[in-house]
Amino acid sequence: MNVLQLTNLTKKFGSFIAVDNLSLTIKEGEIFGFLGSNGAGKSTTINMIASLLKMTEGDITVLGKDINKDRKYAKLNIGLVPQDIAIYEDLTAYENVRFFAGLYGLRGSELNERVREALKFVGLTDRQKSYPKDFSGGMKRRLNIACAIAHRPKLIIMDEPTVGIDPQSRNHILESVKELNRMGCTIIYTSHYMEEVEEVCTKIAIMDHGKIIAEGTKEQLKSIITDTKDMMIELRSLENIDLEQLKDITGIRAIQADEDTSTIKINSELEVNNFNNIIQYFISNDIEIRSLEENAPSLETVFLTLTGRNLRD
Ligand SMILES: Nc1ncnc2c1ncn2[C@@H]1O[C@H](COP(=O)(O)OP(=O)(O)OP(=O)(O)O)[C@@H](O)[C@H]1O
Repeated sequence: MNVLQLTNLTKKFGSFIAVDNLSLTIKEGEIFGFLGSNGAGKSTTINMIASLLKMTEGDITVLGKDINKDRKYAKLNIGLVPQDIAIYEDLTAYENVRFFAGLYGLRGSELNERVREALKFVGLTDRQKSYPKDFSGGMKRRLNIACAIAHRPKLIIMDEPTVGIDPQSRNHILESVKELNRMGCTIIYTSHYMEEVEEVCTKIAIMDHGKIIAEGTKEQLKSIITDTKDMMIELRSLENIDLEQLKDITGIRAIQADEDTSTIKINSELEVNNFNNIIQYFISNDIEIRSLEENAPSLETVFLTLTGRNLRD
């Protein structure tokens, strides 16, 4: 069954096209990742799906129903975890979840039960009487998730839920995504953290300039890149390296140098000569190589090859 269908969806802000004629189908049981750099149009798309933003053109159907014809049905079946945390500081954790779940028509003992269930799910049962002002960023995020899932929506949309939080909460959230999926929810997950998308998503759409430029499982996306390899080169020091000069070597598509360590990642076309030239550059510039490793292409490489840019420039 199709949980979500976008057909020729477009959003214009004045003359600027933020979402450009986008079509997409999300099937029941998928964890669907939207991957794109800042400004790609992810949040705009999500906000239209959640009826927070009016579309300029196109159609959106949720579980087979056009959202413009039955907005209430779509709302009941969607749980949105927005990018900016939306909780009330002067309500306790319990009261926050109760408030949001109440907006979906839940009442009485059923409401209280769902609130307890949602708080337990995000690991905040012990803190249900506390106010969010005493919470860490990660705990606020988890509370935000509880507010979005208490009405048991079939489609849960999480917009960059791990930005700016501690690693423990991040792991908790990633595990929650998988658990919600096991419980039967379909999930849309947006991020510009490649590793997260690789870890949790069963299908991925790469967005750029309001369009989907590639879509598939991570294996399918990686198979797009058949003529490129990633090389990790560890050097004794990065001091003498002129990155601009290095970039000019034939076959090099991109170089990422990490300031803290002496490792550089080179994305190069798959030709023996290219490798030889890169090594030759280091030897002739008296730069000592500590180790050299060839990696299978990552989603980062896929993104770079398709867009010409790093995901997090
Ligand atoms: N209300 C608005 N008015 C004008 N332009 C907007 C508005 N909202 C978004 N945009 C523009 O639309 C584009 C897409 O923004 P959007 O927030 O959807 O991107 P995103 O992929 O979610 O990026 P981010 O990761 O930064 O949230 C951006 O260029 C943004 O500046």
